[in-house]
This record gives sequence, structure tokens and C-alpha cells, in this order.
Amino acid sequence: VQVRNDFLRDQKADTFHHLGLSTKMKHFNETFSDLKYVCFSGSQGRVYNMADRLLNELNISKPIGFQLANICKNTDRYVMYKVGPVLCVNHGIGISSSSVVLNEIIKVLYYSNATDVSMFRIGTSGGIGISAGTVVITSVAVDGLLRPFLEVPILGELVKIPSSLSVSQNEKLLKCGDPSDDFQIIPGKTMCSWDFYEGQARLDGARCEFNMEKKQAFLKKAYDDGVRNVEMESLTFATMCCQAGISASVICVTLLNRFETDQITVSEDCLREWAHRPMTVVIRHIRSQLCKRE
Ligand SMILES: O=P(O)(O)O[C@@H]1C[C@H](O)[C@@H](CO)O1
Ligand SMILES: O=c1cc[nH]c(=O)[nH]1
Repeated sequence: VQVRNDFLRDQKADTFHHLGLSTKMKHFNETFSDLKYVCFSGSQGRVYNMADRLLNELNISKPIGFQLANICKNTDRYVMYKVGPVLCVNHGIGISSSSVVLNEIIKVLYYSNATDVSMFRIGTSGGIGISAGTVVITSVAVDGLLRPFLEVPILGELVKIPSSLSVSQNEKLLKCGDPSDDFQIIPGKTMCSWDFYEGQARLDGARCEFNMEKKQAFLKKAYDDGVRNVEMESLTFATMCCQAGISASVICVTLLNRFETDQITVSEDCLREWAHRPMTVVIRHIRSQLCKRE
């Protein structure tokens, strides 16, 4: 895991403010040095569910009575669970929140000399022209102007940061479907917006300065450009992981077809079941990779 910051080499200790951790903590290196996979989701609950599933579905030995412990217990910003070589962390909503946690996690991996690490964003999204419940594996993350890079103001200037996701990891994930699955796994571009409402061409925000015709025309333009879903973090992953030399994939279930509706009205049970779909795909992948490592 690489960091693009020479200042870190001279730093004696580092505090990860949003994780409630520090390199000075006892057992810091041992806790993270064996990590091979980091799984992110937006919410704390889904991260716990993922960790719980990994605990039950990977063949990891655990003492009787073992319970998942939140490594970030010194803060209420994020939660983090470790299951063997897999770390599960939540990233909150959007580019800002996910950028903060990715900066800190990449540094944690760098200081603890973790090698050969893969990262996954396991999330939800709005589908474009595909049935709700479909799992989309992001081929390219694009911004709200459909450009494959992140443009951010740094020191008063706009800087373009290149993005890329792992082609080979994505190919493996695409093969993780099972004939018994009642959902499809497809590749597609993902639009990463700065906002859930106007930024995703929604007509139901507190502010909307366009009409249905313009909304549909934009979604059609995105669809024709290969975009199949919209969410709010894929570009952060595709830029930060690419620059850290980490294989990254973004796997999201779609909760609605944005050509048809803006509101997410499926039942809570259905949402819960759909949220497990991208987890299932990633767990199958990790399981097969761990078998190959043995
Ligand atoms: O991983 P999740 O499902 O939390 O991410 C999507 C994108 C935004 O963070 C959020 C908007 O509802 O859901
Ligand atoms: O429409 C949606 C659904 C989930 N997440 C998003 O960012 N957009």
C-alpha cells in the first residue's frame, strides 16, 4: 500500500482522528498487518451485517463465545470490525465522508505494512434503465458531468485526480453469480454525484430547478454513455485506491429504476434482502480467493 506523501516518512506517530486510533496504540501493527481485504458500506448496520456474515461464512477459527468488537469504539464517526484478514468499515454518505475514512484507512495499512490488499465498496444505488434489485459492478466511475476523474479544489485551484478500478478483480466478481440467484450481476459505468437530489436528477428534493423532460433527457444521455447506476462514493474509491496501488471494486445493488421514479418505495424487508446481494457476491469472491491462498 503506497502513500503519495513524503511528509509521512518523517512523522514519528500518526493520529487517525476519525477512527479514534493512533500508531502509538498497543498492538497497532499486529492488528492490521495481516489484512488482505477491506469492505466498505455506507451505514454502520450494514457493516456489522457484513462482518457477521463473514464470521459465519468464511472458515475462520474463533474462540467459543467470540463476539465482534468495534475497533473504532473511541469515536462515534465510523465503526470497524476485523474478521480474519478482512476489515469492514462504514464510510458514511458522499465523497467528503468517504474521502476522510479512505485517507485514514490507507495510512493505517501503509504504517502496518499490509501487502496485497483489495478494497470493495458494497453499496446501494439508483439504477438507470435496469430492473431494481440488479447488482452493478462499476467498470468506470464518472462524475456528474460524466467525466472519469474527480475534480477537487486544492490550494485555490481545481485539480483533476485520475480514477481507475481493477479490471481483473471486476471480471472475477462478475463470475460470482450462482444459477440459484434471483438477481442479475452486470457491469456498467457508475455516476458518482455530490448530492442525492438535484445532483442525481431528482424532482423530489427541497430544491429543483429543472423539469421532467430535462431529467429524462439527462438520464438518457448517461444511459447512452454506458452509465447503469448512480451513487455518491465510487469516484473517491476509484481515485484513492488507484493512487495507493490497491485493487478496488464498487459493487452496488440498485433500489429503483430512475427512468420510472425518484422515490425509493420498496418495502423494508425487500431493502434488507437487496442490501445482502452485493455482500453475497463479495463474500463468494473472498472465499474463493482465500481458498487459492491456502
Ligand atoms: O453504501 P450506501 O448504500 O450507503 O451508499 C449509497 C450512496 C449514498 O451514500 C447513499 C444515498 O442514499 O446510499
Ligand atoms: O437513487 C439512489 C439510491 C441509493 N443511493 C443513491 O445514491 N441513489
